[in-house]
Amino acid sequence: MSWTDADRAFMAQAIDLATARMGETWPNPAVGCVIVKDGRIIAQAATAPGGRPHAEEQAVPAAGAEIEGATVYVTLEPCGARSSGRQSCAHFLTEAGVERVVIACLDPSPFAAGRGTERLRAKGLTVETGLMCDEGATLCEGFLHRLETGRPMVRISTDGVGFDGRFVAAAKADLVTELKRLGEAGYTRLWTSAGDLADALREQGLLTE
Ligand SMILES: Nc1c(N[C@@H]2O[C@H](COP(=O)(O)O)[C@@H](O)[C@H]2O)[nH]c(=O)[nH]c1=O
Repeated sequence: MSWTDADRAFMAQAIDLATARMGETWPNPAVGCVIVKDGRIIAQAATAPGGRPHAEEQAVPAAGAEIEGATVYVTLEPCGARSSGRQSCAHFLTEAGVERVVIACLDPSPFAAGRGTERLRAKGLTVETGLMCDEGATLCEGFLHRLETGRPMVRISTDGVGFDGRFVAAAKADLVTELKRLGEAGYTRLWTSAGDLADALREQGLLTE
């Protein structure tokens, strides 16, 4: 797939929108959506705090009638079904008359996992996947880790940018219990500085490197 600098800039904007929502959207991943018509952004949104409404669910109505024939940049595959009984994001995009959807990475959740892209293609939309895939995957890796383990992911960072928050714990704390507590509070991706705490996490297999 050959993407233009403009494609990259619009996807970078979608990634920035989602990054700003990190830590606020459990039980859903933070997703960014930018809608472009004739080279201009006509609407944009990120997953709402608490995980709903989804990014596309907000951006599509905000774009209004201008959305006909537009290109949508989204950091995660639009959902093809909902756990909540609402309409899927793939439905909103096809109903609105969107022409092209550019996706950073696919969503392995049972509500998407190819169902989102299939629904879009079945209605004749052009679907392109993989633009800024690494950045898109970083946005949802903590969400997937939390689903699999019940605990937030912890990585070493120097500045904490793009993380839900900083992991701090007393020297004698039970780290698994602390992480489970933070997972229940909705955290998915935490950072810690290199040092004693990071070493203790690593020894217990709780640090992702
Ligand atoms: N947050 C988010 C998505 N999140 C995905 O949608 C799935 C179903 O969501 P729900 O019915 O709300 O539980 C959920 O499992 C998650 O993988 N999808 C999107 O198209 N856009 C969004 O902004």
